[in-house]
Amino acid sequence: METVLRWGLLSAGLISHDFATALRSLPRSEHQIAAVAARDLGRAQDFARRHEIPKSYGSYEELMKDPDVDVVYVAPQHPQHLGAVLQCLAAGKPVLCEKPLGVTTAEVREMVAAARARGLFLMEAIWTRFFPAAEELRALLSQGILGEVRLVRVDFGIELEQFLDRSTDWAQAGGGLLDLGIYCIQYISMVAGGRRPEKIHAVGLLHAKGVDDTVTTVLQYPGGLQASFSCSITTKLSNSFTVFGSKGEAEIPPFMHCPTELVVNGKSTQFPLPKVADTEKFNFSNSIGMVYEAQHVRQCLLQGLKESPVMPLAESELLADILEEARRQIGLRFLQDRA
Ligand SMILES: NC(=O)C1=CN([C@@H]2O[C@H](COP(=O)(O)OP(=O)(O)OC[C@H]3O[C@@H](n4cnc5c(N)ncnc54)[C@H](OP(=O)(O)O)[C@@H]3O)[C@@H](O)[C@H]2O)C=CC1
Ligand SMILES: O=C1OC[C@@H](O)[C@@H](O)[C@@H]1O
Repeated sequence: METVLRWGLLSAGLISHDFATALRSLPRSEHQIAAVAARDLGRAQDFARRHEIPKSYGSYEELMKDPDVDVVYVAPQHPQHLGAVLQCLAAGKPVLCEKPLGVTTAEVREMVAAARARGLFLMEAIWTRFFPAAEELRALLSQGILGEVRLVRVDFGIELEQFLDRSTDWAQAGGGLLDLGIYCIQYISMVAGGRRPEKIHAVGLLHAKGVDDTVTTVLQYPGGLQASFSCSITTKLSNSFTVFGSKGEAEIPPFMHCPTELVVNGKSTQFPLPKVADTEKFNFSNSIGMVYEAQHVRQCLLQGLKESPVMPLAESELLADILEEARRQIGLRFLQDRA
Protein backbone atom coordinates (compact mmCIF):
# COMPACT_ATOMS: atom_id res chain seq x y z
CA MET A 1 0.00 0.00 0.00
CA GLU A 2 1.29 3.50 -0.78
CA THR A 3 2.04 5.50 2.36
CA VAL A 4 -1.01 7.69 1.77
CA LEU A 5 -4.16 6.10 3.24
CA ARG A 6 -7.25 6.80 1.13
CA TRP A 7 -10.45 6.79 3.21
CA GLY A 8 -14.00 6.06 2.09
CA LEU A 9 -16.68 7.44 4.42
CA LEU A 10 -20.02 5.67 4.80
CA SER A 11 -22.69 8.15 5.86
CA ALA A 12 -23.01 11.89 5.54
CA GLY A 13 -24.04 12.21 9.16
CA LEU A 14 -22.88 14.10 12.19
CA ILE A 15 -19.83 12.09 13.26
CA SER A 16 -18.84 11.45 9.65
CA HIS A 17 -18.57 15.23 9.27
CA ASP A 18 -16.35 15.41 12.35
CA PHE A 19 -14.16 12.56 11.15
CA ALA A 20 -13.77 14.17 7.71
CA THR A 21 -12.83 17.47 9.33
CA ALA A 22 -10.26 15.74 11.52
CA LEU A 23 -8.81 13.79 8.59
CA ARG A 24 -8.41 17.01 6.57
CA SER A 25 -6.18 18.38 9.33
CA LEU A 26 -3.66 15.56 8.78
CA PRO A 27 -0.86 15.61 6.16
CA ARG A 28 -2.28 14.80 2.69
CA SER A 29 0.80 12.64 2.15
CA GLU A 30 -0.61 10.35 4.85
CA HIS A 31 -4.43 10.66 4.76
CA GLN A 32 -6.84 11.59 2.00
CA ILE A 33 -10.60 11.17 1.68
CA ALA A 34 -11.25 9.48 -1.65
CA ALA A 35 -15.03 9.18 -1.46
CA VAL A 36 -18.15 9.57 0.63
CA ALA A 37 -21.40 7.61 0.31
CA ALA A 38 -24.83 8.32 1.72
CA ARG A 39 -28.24 6.82 1.22
CA ASP A 40 -29.12 9.98 -0.67
CA LEU A 41 -26.80 11.08 -3.51
CA GLY A 42 -27.63 14.74 -3.01
CA ARG A 43 -26.53 14.64 0.62
CA ALA A 44 -23.37 12.78 -0.35
CA GLN A 45 -22.63 15.44 -2.99
CA ASP A 46 -23.20 18.28 -0.52
CA PHE A 47 -20.94 16.53 2.01
CA ALA A 48 -18.27 15.99 -0.68
CA ARG A 49 -18.35 19.65 -1.68
CA ARG A 50 -18.02 20.77 1.94
CA HIS A 51 -15.04 18.51 2.53
CA GLU A 52 -13.44 18.72 -0.94
CA ILE A 53 -13.89 14.98 -1.51
CA PRO A 54 -13.41 13.98 -5.18
CA LYS A 55 -16.10 11.29 -5.35
CA SER A 56 -19.60 10.89 -3.88
CA TYR A 57 -22.02 8.00 -4.14
CA GLY A 58 -25.73 7.52 -3.47
CA SER A 59 -25.18 4.02 -2.11
CA TYR A 60 -22.69 2.38 0.25
CA GLU A 61 -22.24 -0.49 -2.19
CA GLU A 62 -20.83 1.80 -4.90
CA LEU A 63 -18.19 3.15 -2.53
CA MET A 64 -17.13 -0.33 -1.47
CA LYS A 65 -16.35 -1.18 -5.10
CA ASP A 66 -14.15 1.89 -5.55
CA PRO A 67 -10.52 0.78 -6.10
CA ASP A 68 -9.34 4.20 -4.90
CA VAL A 69 -10.62 3.43 -1.38
CA ASP A 70 -8.05 1.72 0.88
CA VAL A 71 -10.10 1.67 4.11
CA VAL A 72 -13.72 2.40 4.98
CA TYR A 73 -14.97 4.42 7.95
CA VAL A 74 -18.44 3.08 8.81
CA ALA A 75 -20.52 5.78 10.50
CA PRO A 76 -24.27 5.23 10.13
CA GLN A 77 -26.33 4.69 13.28
CA HIS A 78 -25.82 1.58 15.42
CA PRO A 79 -28.19 -0.87 13.63
CA GLN A 80 -26.65 -0.17 10.24
CA HIS A 81 -23.11 -1.06 11.30
CA LEU A 82 -23.51 -4.83 10.79
CA GLY A 83 -24.68 -4.74 7.19
CA ALA A 84 -22.20 -2.07 6.16
CA VAL A 85 -19.23 -3.80 7.81
CA LEU A 86 -20.08 -7.20 6.34
CA GLN A 87 -20.49 -5.69 2.87
CA CYS A 88 -17.18 -3.82 3.15
CA LEU A 89 -15.38 -7.00 4.20
CA ALA A 90 -17.02 -8.95 1.38
CA ALA A 91 -15.75 -6.25 -1.00
CA GLY A 92 -12.23 -6.73 0.38
CA LYS A 93 -12.06 -3.43 2.28
CA PRO A 94 -10.56 -3.06 5.77
CA VAL A 95 -12.86 -1.24 8.18
CA LEU A 96 -12.89 1.26 11.02
CA CYS A 97 -16.45 1.04 12.39
CA GLU A 98 -18.00 3.50 14.78
CA LYS A 99 -18.91 2.41 18.28
CA PRO A 100 -20.72 0.34 19.27
CA LEU A 101 -19.47 -2.12 16.70
CA GLY A 102 -22.78 -3.95 16.87
CA VAL A 103 -26.10 -3.86 18.73
CA THR A 104 -25.71 -7.43 20.06
CA THR A 105 -22.90 -9.84 20.84
CA ALA A 106 -24.07 -11.98 17.93
CA GLU A 107 -23.66 -9.06 15.53
CA VAL A 108 -20.18 -8.28 16.84
CA ARG A 109 -19.08 -11.90 16.63
CA GLU A 110 -20.40 -12.16 13.07
CA MET A 111 -18.34 -9.14 12.02
CA VAL A 112 -15.23 -10.35 13.82
CA ALA A 113 -15.52 -13.80 12.26
CA ALA A 114 -15.99 -12.28 8.79
CA ALA A 115 -12.90 -10.07 9.18
CA ARG A 116 -10.80 -12.98 10.39
CA ALA A 117 -12.08 -15.29 7.64
CA ARG A 118 -11.11 -12.74 5.01
CA GLY A 119 -7.84 -11.71 6.69
CA LEU A 120 -8.94 -8.07 6.72
CA PHE A 121 -8.36 -5.35 9.32
CA LEU A 122 -11.35 -4.41 11.46
CA MET A 123 -11.38 -2.03 14.44
CA GLU A 124 -14.14 -0.62 16.62
CA ALA A 125 -13.68 3.17 16.81
CA ILE A 126 -13.14 3.41 20.57
CA TRP A 127 -11.29 6.65 19.86
CA THR A 128 -10.77 7.34 23.57
CA ARG A 129 -7.97 4.81 23.81
CA PHE A 130 -5.83 6.68 21.33
CA PHE A 131 -5.75 10.02 23.13
CA PRO A 132 -2.32 10.77 24.66
CA ALA A 133 -3.87 11.03 28.15
CA ALA A 134 -5.24 7.50 27.84
CA GLU A 135 -1.94 6.22 26.46
CA GLU A 136 -0.10 7.79 29.40
CA LEU A 137 -2.48 6.15 31.86
CA ARG A 138 -1.94 2.76 30.21
CA ALA A 139 1.82 3.25 30.51
CA LEU A 140 1.58 4.20 34.20
CA LEU A 141 -0.65 1.22 34.96
CA SER A 142 1.77 -1.13 33.21
CA GLN A 143 4.62 0.33 35.32
CA GLY A 144 2.63 -0.42 38.50
CA ILE A 145 2.61 3.25 39.56
CA LEU A 146 -0.74 2.75 41.34
CA GLY A 147 0.27 -0.55 42.88
CA GLU A 148 -2.46 -3.21 42.90
CA VAL A 149 -5.52 -1.73 41.21
CA ARG A 150 -8.48 -2.24 43.52
CA LEU A 151 -11.46 -0.19 42.24
CA VAL A 152 -12.62 1.77 39.20
CA ARG A 153 -15.39 4.34 39.05
CA VAL A 154 -16.63 5.96 35.84
CA ASP A 155 -19.80 7.59 34.63
CA PHE A 156 -21.08 9.21 31.48
CA GLY A 157 -24.32 11.16 31.47
CA ILE A 158 -25.43 13.80 28.98
CA GLU A 159 -28.98 15.08 28.46
CA LEU A 160 -28.91 13.66 24.93
CA GLU A 161 -32.67 13.19 24.85
CA GLN A 162 -32.99 16.94 24.49
CA PHE A 163 -31.06 17.23 21.22
CA LEU A 164 -30.11 13.87 19.73
CA ASP A 165 -33.16 12.08 18.27
CA ARG A 166 -31.36 8.77 17.90
CA SER A 167 -30.68 8.68 21.66
CA THR A 168 -34.35 7.87 22.35
CA ASP A 169 -35.09 5.99 19.11
CA TRP A 170 -35.70 2.35 20.10
CA ALA A 171 -35.72 1.24 16.43
CA GLN A 172 -32.20 2.65 16.16
CA ALA A 173 -31.02 0.93 19.35
CA GLY A 174 -30.91 4.19 21.26
CA GLY A 175 -30.35 4.70 24.97
CA GLY A 176 -27.31 5.25 27.15
CA LEU A 177 -25.68 1.82 27.42
CA LEU A 178 -24.68 1.31 23.77
CA ASP A 179 -23.94 4.98 23.13
CA LEU A 180 -22.35 6.15 26.40
CA GLY A 181 -21.95 3.11 28.64
CA ILE A 182 -19.52 1.58 26.16
CA TYR A 183 -17.03 4.35 26.98
CA CYS A 184 -17.25 3.48 30.68
CA ILE A 185 -16.87 -0.24 30.06
CA GLN A 186 -13.89 0.20 27.74
CA TYR A 187 -12.04 2.11 30.49
CA ILE A 188 -12.90 -0.56 33.05
CA SER A 189 -11.78 -3.27 30.63
CA MET A 190 -8.57 -1.37 29.86
CA VAL A 191 -7.73 -1.30 33.58
CA ALA A 192 -8.69 -4.98 33.89
CA GLY A 193 -6.34 -5.87 31.05
CA GLY A 194 -9.14 -7.10 28.83
CA ARG A 195 -10.06 -9.85 31.30
CA ARG A 196 -13.64 -11.08 31.57
CA PRO A 197 -15.56 -10.03 34.73
CA GLU A 198 -16.84 -12.88 36.93
CA LYS A 199 -19.83 -10.90 38.23
CA ILE A 200 -22.05 -8.26 36.60
CA HIS A 201 -25.00 -6.61 38.35
CA ALA A 202 -27.04 -3.91 36.62
CA VAL A 203 -29.99 -1.79 37.67
CA GLY A 204 -31.72 0.56 35.30
CA LEU A 205 -34.54 2.98 34.60
CA LEU A 206 -36.18 2.63 31.20
CA HIS A 207 -37.14 5.74 29.23
CA ALA A 208 -40.76 6.29 28.15
CA LYS A 209 -39.62 5.61 24.59
CA GLY A 210 -38.40 2.13 25.48
CA VAL A 211 -34.63 2.70 25.55
CA ASP A 212 -32.46 2.80 28.68
CA ASP A 213 -32.63 6.14 30.46
CA THR A 214 -30.16 5.69 33.34
CA VAL A 215 -28.23 2.53 34.23
CA THR A 216 -25.80 1.66 37.02
CA THR A 217 -23.69 -1.47 36.77
CA VAL A 218 -21.14 -3.04 39.08
CA LEU A 219 -18.56 -5.59 37.98
CA GLN A 220 -16.13 -7.84 39.83
CA TYR A 221 -13.06 -9.37 38.25
CA PRO A 222 -11.00 -12.40 39.24
CA GLY A 223 -8.46 -11.28 41.86
CA GLY A 224 -10.92 -8.84 43.42
CA LEU A 225 -10.88 -5.75 41.16
CA GLN A 226 -14.25 -4.01 41.46
CA ALA A 227 -15.72 -1.49 39.04
CA SER A 228 -18.89 0.54 38.78
CA PHE A 229 -20.29 2.76 36.10
CA SER A 230 -23.42 4.79 35.45
CA CYS A 231 -24.68 6.13 32.14
CA SER A 232 -27.62 8.37 31.38
CA ILE A 233 -29.25 10.13 28.44
CA THR A 234 -31.37 12.35 30.72
CA THR A 235 -29.01 13.36 33.52
CA LYS A 236 -25.65 15.10 33.39
CA LEU A 237 -23.21 13.09 35.46
CA SER A 238 -19.62 13.78 36.52
CA ASN A 239 -18.25 12.28 33.28
CA SER A 240 -14.98 11.43 34.99
CA PHE A 241 -13.05 8.20 35.42
CA THR A 242 -11.02 7.24 38.48
CA VAL A 243 -8.76 4.28 39.24
CA PHE A 244 -7.89 3.49 42.88
CA GLY A 245 -4.83 1.36 43.66
CA SER A 246 -2.82 0.26 46.69
CA LYS A 247 -0.22 2.99 46.01
CA GLY A 248 -2.37 5.83 44.72
CA GLU A 249 -5.10 6.96 42.33
CA ALA A 250 -5.44 8.33 38.85
CA GLU A 251 -8.31 10.36 37.45
CA ILE A 252 -9.33 11.46 33.98
CA PRO A 253 -11.63 14.47 34.46
CA PRO A 254 -14.54 15.31 32.14
CA PHE A 255 -14.94 14.72 29.33
CA MET A 256 -13.28 11.43 30.03
CA HIS A 257 -14.31 9.99 26.67
CA CYS A 258 -12.13 12.51 24.81
CA PRO A 259 -9.51 13.30 27.48
CA THR A 260 -7.05 16.20 27.61
CA GLU A 261 -5.95 15.83 31.25
CA LEU A 262 -4.66 13.09 33.54
CA VAL A 263 -4.39 13.57 37.32
CA VAL A 264 -2.15 11.12 39.17
CA ASN A 265 -2.05 11.39 42.97
CA GLY A 266 -3.26 14.98 42.68
CA LYS A 267 -0.71 16.00 40.03
CA SER A 268 -2.32 17.19 36.80
CA THR A 269 -0.80 16.76 33.36
CA GLN A 270 -2.42 18.44 30.35
CA PHE A 271 -2.56 16.88 26.90
CA PRO A 272 -3.79 19.65 24.63
CA LEU A 273 -5.67 18.76 21.47
CA PRO A 274 -4.10 19.32 18.04
CA LYS A 275 -4.59 22.83 16.73
CA VAL A 276 -7.35 23.27 14.18
CA ALA A 277 -8.57 26.38 12.34
CA ASP A 278 -11.30 28.30 14.18
CA THR A 279 -13.35 28.13 10.99
CA GLU A 280 -13.66 24.36 11.39
CA LYS A 281 -16.88 23.47 13.21
CA PHE A 282 -17.56 20.09 14.85
CA ASN A 283 -20.76 18.42 15.98
CA PHE A 284 -19.29 16.74 19.05
CA SER A 285 -16.77 17.58 21.78
CA ASN A 286 -13.05 17.35 21.01
CA SER A 287 -13.67 15.62 17.68
CA ILE A 288 -10.30 16.81 16.38
CA GLY A 289 -9.07 14.02 18.64
CA MET A 290 -10.31 11.54 16.03
CA VAL A 291 -6.96 12.13 14.33
CA TYR A 292 -5.39 9.82 16.90
CA GLU A 293 -7.43 6.77 15.92
CA ALA A 294 -7.02 7.58 12.22
CA GLN A 295 -3.24 7.69 12.62
CA HIS A 296 -3.36 4.43 14.58
CA VAL A 297 -5.35 2.72 11.82
CA ARG A 298 -2.82 3.87 9.23
CA GLN A 299 0.05 2.48 11.31
CA CYS A 300 -1.77 -0.84 11.73
CA LEU A 301 -2.38 -1.13 7.99
CA LEU A 302 1.20 -0.17 7.14
CA GLN A 303 2.36 -2.98 9.45
CA GLY A 304 -0.05 -5.44 7.86
CA LEU A 305 -1.99 -5.92 11.10
CA LYS A 306 -5.48 -7.42 10.94
CA GLU A 307 -6.61 -5.86 14.20
CA SER A 308 -5.48 -3.19 16.62
CA PRO A 309 -3.29 -4.20 19.56
CA VAL A 310 -4.83 -1.31 21.51
CA MET A 311 -8.48 -2.09 20.71
CA PRO A 312 -8.40 -5.83 19.89
CA LEU A 313 -11.39 -7.62 18.38
CA ALA A 314 -11.64 -10.00 21.33
CA GLU A 315 -12.13 -6.93 23.54
CA SER A 316 -14.85 -5.59 21.24
CA GLU A 317 -16.57 -8.92 21.74
CA LEU A 318 -16.12 -8.62 25.52
CA LEU A 319 -17.54 -5.07 25.58
CA ALA A 320 -20.54 -6.35 23.63
CA ASP A 321 -20.99 -9.22 26.09
CA ILE A 322 -21.00 -6.86 29.07
CA LEU A 323 -23.42 -4.46 27.37
CA GLU A 324 -25.75 -7.30 26.48
CA GLU A 325 -25.72 -8.77 30.00
CA ALA A 326 -26.52 -5.35 31.45
CA ARG A 327 -29.38 -4.96 28.95
CA ARG A 328 -30.68 -8.42 29.84
CA GLN A 329 -30.67 -7.63 33.55
CA ILE A 330 -32.60 -4.37 33.13
CA GLY A 331 -35.08 -5.93 30.70
CA LEU A 332 -34.05 -3.97 27.60
CA ARG A 333 -34.43 -5.79 24.29
CA PHE A 334 -33.89 -4.46 20.77
CA LEU A 335 -35.10 -5.63 17.39
CA GLN A 336 -31.71 -7.28 16.82
CA ASP A 337 -31.98 -9.53 19.90
CA ARG A 338 -32.75 -13.07 18.87
CA ALA A 339 -35.77 -14.78 20.44
N1 LIG B 1 -16.80 8.59 18.34
C1 LIG B 1 -17.64 9.54 18.68
O1 LIG B 1 -17.30 10.47 19.39
C2 LIG B 1 -19.02 9.48 18.18
C3 LIG B 1 -19.52 8.33 17.63
N2 LIG B 1 -20.77 8.28 17.14
C4 LIG B 1 -21.30 7.03 16.58
O2 LIG B 1 -21.46 7.22 15.20
C5 LIG B 1 -22.67 6.63 14.75
C6 LIG B 1 -23.48 7.71 14.04
O3 LIG B 1 -23.84 8.70 14.96
P1 LIG B 1 -24.30 10.15 14.43
O4 LIG B 1 -23.34 10.60 13.39
O5 LIG B 1 -24.56 11.01 15.60
O6 LIG B 1 -25.69 9.77 13.72
P2 LIG B 1 -26.62 10.58 12.70
O7 LIG B 1 -27.92 10.79 13.35
O8 LIG B 1 -25.86 11.70 12.12
O9 LIG B 1 -26.86 9.44 11.58
C7 LIG B 1 -25.72 8.97 10.87
C8 LIG B 1 -26.21 8.33 9.58
O10 LIG B 1 -26.94 7.17 9.86
C9 LIG B 1 -27.83 6.93 8.77
N3 LIG B 1 -29.17 6.76 9.30
C10 LIG B 1 -29.77 7.57 10.17
N4 LIG B 1 -31.00 7.10 10.45
C11 LIG B 1 -31.16 5.98 9.75
C12 LIG B 1 -32.21 5.02 9.61
N5 LIG B 1 -33.35 5.16 10.29
N6 LIG B 1 -32.04 3.98 8.78
C13 LIG B 1 -30.88 3.86 8.11
N7 LIG B 1 -29.83 4.73 8.21
C14 LIG B 1 -30.00 5.76 9.01
C15 LIG B 1 -27.74 8.12 7.85
O11 LIG B 1 -26.79 7.77 6.85
P3 LIG B 1 -26.75 8.44 5.40
O12 LIG B 1 -25.96 9.70 5.59
O13 LIG B 1 -26.06 7.42 4.53
O14 LIG B 1 -28.17 8.67 5.01
C16 LIG B 1 -27.18 9.18 8.77
O15 LIG B 1 -26.51 10.23 8.12
C17 LIG B 1 -23.35 6.04 15.96
O16 LIG B 1 -23.19 4.62 15.93
C18 LIG B 1 -22.63 6.65 17.15
O17 LIG B 1 -22.46 5.73 18.21
C19 LIG B 1 -21.58 9.40 17.13
C20 LIG B 1 -21.13 10.57 17.68
C21 LIG B 1 -19.84 10.68 18.29
O1 LIG C 1 -19.88 8.69 21.04
C1 LIG C 1 -20.46 9.72 21.32
O2 LIG C 1 -19.91 10.71 22.11
C2 LIG C 1 -20.68 11.18 23.21
C3 LIG C 1 -22.13 11.43 22.85
O3 LIG C 1 -22.25 12.57 22.05
C4 LIG C 1 -22.72 10.25 22.08
O4 LIG C 1 -24.04 10.53 21.66
C5 LIG C 1 -21.87 9.95 20.88
O5 LIG C 1 -22.38 8.81 20.19
